[in-house]
Formats: sequence, structure tokens, C-alpha cells
Amino acid sequence: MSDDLKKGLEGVLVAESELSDIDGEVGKLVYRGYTIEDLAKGASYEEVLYLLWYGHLPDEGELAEFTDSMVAERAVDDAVIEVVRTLAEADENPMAALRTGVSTLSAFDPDDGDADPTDDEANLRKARRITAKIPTILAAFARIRQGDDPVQPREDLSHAANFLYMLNGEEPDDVLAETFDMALVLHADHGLNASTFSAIVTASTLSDLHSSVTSAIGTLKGPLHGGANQDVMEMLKEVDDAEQDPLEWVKGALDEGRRVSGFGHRVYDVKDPRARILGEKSKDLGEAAGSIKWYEMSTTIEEYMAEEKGLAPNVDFYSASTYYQMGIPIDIYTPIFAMSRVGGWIAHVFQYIDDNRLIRPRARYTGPEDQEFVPIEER
Ligand SMILES: CC(=O)SCCNC(=O)CCNC(=O)[C@H](O)C(C)(C)COP(=O)(O)OP(=O)(O)OC[C@H]1O[C@@H](n2cnc3c(N)ncnc32)[C@H](O)[C@@H]1OP(=O)(O)O
Ligand SMILES: O=C([O-])CC(=O)C(=O)O
Repeated sequence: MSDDLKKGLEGVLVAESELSDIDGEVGKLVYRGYTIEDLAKGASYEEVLYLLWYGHLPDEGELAEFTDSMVAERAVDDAVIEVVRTLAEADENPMAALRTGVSTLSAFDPDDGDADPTDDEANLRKARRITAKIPTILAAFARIRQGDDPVQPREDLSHAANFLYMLNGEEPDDVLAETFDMALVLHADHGLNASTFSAIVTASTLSDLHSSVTSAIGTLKGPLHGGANQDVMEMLKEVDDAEQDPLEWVKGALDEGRRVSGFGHRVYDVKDPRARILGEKSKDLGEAAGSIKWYEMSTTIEEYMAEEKGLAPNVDFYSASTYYQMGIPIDIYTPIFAMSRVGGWIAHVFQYIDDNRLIRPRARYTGPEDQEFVPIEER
């Protein structure tokens, strides 16, 4: 047994995976051998889900069957919506609300209860239900808290377009629907990131799929992981609202020893390929709207961070201004990340439990030794 301490488990191999591969030196990401650039350009989120869960890209018949099976699961039980309503009225944090919402889904899942956690067919049915219902829960939460009624899912729209429809109460145009679909494709999987690791730690105890996804949502919520996309937009807004020079802002933040959200990565030494794609999208959206101020502010910060800190943007940096220009409320950026990443979490859980071993690392004990126990009344 090695006594080397690997803080943050950096570089530690704990599993084999066929799902996604990252080359952090050149900034390359692939899902099952397909580059993220090709998938972003050519595949829908539904195709990527199929690829991750079933191992190959679907043909037209397979995709139609899969899509129908997902669409059929979009509606959420009224009792779950009532829980969502209570959370929205209590002004719950959206990620916390999503975490509780997904946890609540298990009470209404016909395959939950005493189901064998390694039953592949039951797990796939649960996977479809959880993934199809997350957008419905999230859109309902976002609407209820602003005093609007939830909008029922439509059957004729894609996963991405249906979410925007349920969120805004109107069908998105093609640019919005395609941009959002692409964002879902980009966020679907990323090796053993922290939230995916949480999901498989939970699965490795032979717990159920809802528990794995709930654990993962809680992990994605933090500002060092998925929570960074919200922080990035709040930072850009702060700079803009104060009519500050972005360079001055970023210098000040670094001088105070603060981290700049959306920069740095455990695996990438160079710009995250997803940030390259989203940066272009952010610029396109700005040009279409007649102002690229968010894009320009972002690139100014990017250049300074590269020069001063040698740090490059991660996926959260340019997703922020992309979502902002799509009119999406800032505090649901991280739940949107979860809405996509659930596909990857589930794929990793399936893969891991196929050859399961309990995940249980060690901590080096640094506490006191040989203490003499003193009964409470004598302390
Ligand atoms: C989807 C995702 O999860 S992508 C990541 C989203 N998170 C963020 O954007 C938050 C900001 N980024 C960070 O905090 C980090 O870069 C992380 C958490 C992503 C990666 O962390 P680690 O691999 O553990 O790197 P670590 O925290 O050890 O940082 C290494 C050095 O870079 C510095 N650094 C890393 N990121 C940043 C940053 N964003 N701003 C300023 N300094 C930074 C650290 O202060 C540290 O410097 P030091 O050695 O002088 O103390
Ligand atoms: O891989 C990571 O550590 C974080 C990340 O970029 C992701 O989860 O998409």
C-alpha cells in the first residue's frame, strides 16, 4: 500500500472508460472517438446521449425510437411539481431545487424501490426518465418563482427546443434552439470530473441511479466546478454595471488573491476546446444582436489571464456570455449544465457498475494517539 498522498486525487487512475478522452496538452476532447468539434457541428444532444449510453451513433431508425421513448417521459408528476413550487416559493437556490427535484422523482419512478441496481433494462428506463424530466423540473422552477405557471412539455420539439419552450412559454427560433442544443452536446461528458466521480462513488456502493444523479448535482453546484459559469456572468455584469475597465477589474481581483472564475483546469494546460467553440458562438450571437461587448470584455480578460497567470479559459467562461445573450436567467446556467451532464453521469455509472468495485480511498491519519478516555462527568 503506497503512502504517497495525492491531494485532490490529481492524476490518479481509478477506472477505465470508453466514454470520453481529454488531451490536456493540445486541448482535445472526444466522446467515444468522435471529436467535440464534429459532434458540436453535426450531432444533436439526443444523438450524443445515444452514443454515450449505447456505444455507437444511432442510425435514423434507432434515433427515432430513442427520441420517442425520451419524449414520452417528459411530463412530471403533479406531486413533483408541487415540491418544485414549494422550493421556488422559498426562493431555493436553483441547483439545490434541481437536486431535491431529482431526488423526489424516485418516489414516482415505477422502477425504483427494491429494483436491482445492476438491472440494465430498469436502469435504462430510469435513465430516460431522469434525463427527460430534468428540463421539465428546471423550467417549472424558473417559471413558478417569477409568478408564471409551468408550461407542459411538447412532443414535437427536440430536447433543447422543448426546454426553451417550457422556460419562455414560446417556441425558440432556429438559432436559439441550435445554439442551446450545441451547448448541451458540449457539456455532456468530460472524463472523471468531480461530479461524475461523485456519481460513480455513489453507484459503487450499489445504490440507485437517482442517488447517483443527486450526488452528482450536489457536486456540480460548487464554484470550482459547474457553478463557475454563473460566477463568470456575475463578474462580467459587475464590470459592465460599474462601467469598469475589465483589465482593471481582473488586475484588482488577482492582486487581492482572488480566483477568476472560468479560468484554469485540472486537465487542460491550454484553452478548453469547448471554450473555443462557445467563444465563437458568443461572438456570433453578439454580432447578430449588433454588439459584441460581452465577447470583447471576455477576450480582454482572456488575454490578460494568459499573459499574467498562464491560465486559459475553461468551458464555463464562454458559456456564460452565450447563455446571457440567449436571454437565459443567470442563476440557471449551472442547472443547465446538469441538464446536459446527466447523460455523462449516467453513462459512467452504467460503465462502472458493469465491473463494479466499491470506491474507498484512504486518508493519512494525523490526529492524536493513545488518548486516555475520560468519562463525560469528569471532563
Ligand atoms: C466545468 C468545470 O468544472 S471547469 C472549472 C470551473 N472552475 C473555475 O473556473 C473556477 C476557477 N478555477 C479554479 O479554481 C481552478 O483552476 C480549478 C479548481 C478549476 C483547478 O484547480 P487545480 O487543478 O486544483 O489547480 P489549483 O487550485 O492547484 O491551482 C494551481 C495554481 O493556479 C492558480 N489558479 C488556478 N485557477 C485560477 C484562477 N481561476 N484564477 C486565479 N488563479 C488560479 C491557483 O491559485 C494556484 O496558484 P498557486 O500555485 O500560486 O497557489
Ligand atoms: O473535467 C473537469 O474537471 C471539469 C470540466 O471541465 C467538466 O466537468 O466539464
